[in-house]
Amino acid sequence: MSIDRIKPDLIPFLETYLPNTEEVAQTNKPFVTLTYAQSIDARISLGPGIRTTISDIETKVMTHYLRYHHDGILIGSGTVLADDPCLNCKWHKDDTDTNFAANSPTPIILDTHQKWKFKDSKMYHLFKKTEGKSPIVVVHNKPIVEEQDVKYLVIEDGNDKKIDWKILLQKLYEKYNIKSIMVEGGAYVINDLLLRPDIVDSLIVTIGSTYLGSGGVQVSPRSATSLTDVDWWKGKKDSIMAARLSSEQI
Ligand SMILES: NC(=O)C1=CN([C@@H]2O[C@H](COP(=O)(O)OP(=O)(O)OC[C@H]3O[C@@H](n4cnc5c(N)ncnc54)[C@H](O)[C@@H]3O)[C@@H](O)[C@H]2O)C=CC1
Ligand SMILES: Nc1nc(O)c(N)c(N[C@@H]2O[C@H](COP(=O)(O)O)[C@@H](O)[C@H]2O)n1
Repeated sequence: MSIDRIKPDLIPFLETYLPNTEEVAQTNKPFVTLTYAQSIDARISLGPGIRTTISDIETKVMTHYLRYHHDGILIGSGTVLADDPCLNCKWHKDDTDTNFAANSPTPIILDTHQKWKFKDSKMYHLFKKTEGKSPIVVVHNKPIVEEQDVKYLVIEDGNDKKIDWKILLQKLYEKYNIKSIMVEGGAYVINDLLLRPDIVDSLIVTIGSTYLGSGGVQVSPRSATSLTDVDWWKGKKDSIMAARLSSEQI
């Protein structure tokens, strides 16, 4: 169940980008880390609906280390349907730290049109084995039939049918005490949040040493945006960029 040790130099590298509890206490808003793995040609999968491994083991361990440090892990419906992800945390501090469910973030699924089923998903089986938590599913309307163990967070749609990030974060904080969230994708969610320095506190991107080609799902926001506090870590195959979104226009 557990995963490799993290490369020791990644720990100080990530330190200032991890959730900042003082900031959370001051702002009363969850700390948001936007994180994903992309190819050199800025693709996050080989094509829509295709689960694609980009991260090498060194950087995959880093993702689990990040999961350990967040209360919630959020993905869009495109990702949950394509990947059937586990979203649990397999990293642990030492041999005594083996409560994998407690160490795992709560999965938060943006599934406003209720297309995904928890039952029989990988997340479900991990929850049953006490190796992961059960999800919060964000919907526009209360489902007629509710799945067992799923918490539904009903948020009415805004003018453009999208959920307002600020309202969503506030509700997750107030209702479920979620003080830090890592957003893992997919492209729709990432492209939207890359333009939201008011929402995103840290950006952590793994760049894998691969090209996925022009048919791949691309990460590229609607308009130009710049970064600040940029730092790089270089591994055996992948690199990691840690940064913050700048509120200044290019
Ligand atoms: N390499 C990586 O790190 C990652 C890769 N992926 C890949 O990305 C692909 C999926 O990406 P997408 O199709 O873009 O899906 P997505 O996961 O971004 O989901 C998009 C859907 O989520 C919902 N949604 C998102 N934001 C919303 C909002 N503000 N209000 C209401 N609903 C909202 C909508 O239903 C929307 O159609 C898959 O191929 C997956 O394998 C996904 C995550 C990480
Ligand atoms: N860090 C990272 N590297 C990759 O190569 C990836 N494809 C992803 N994808 C994200 O991780 C989720 C899968 O998680 P599990 O391993 O099943 O727990 C997937 O849904 C994407 O959000 N991430």
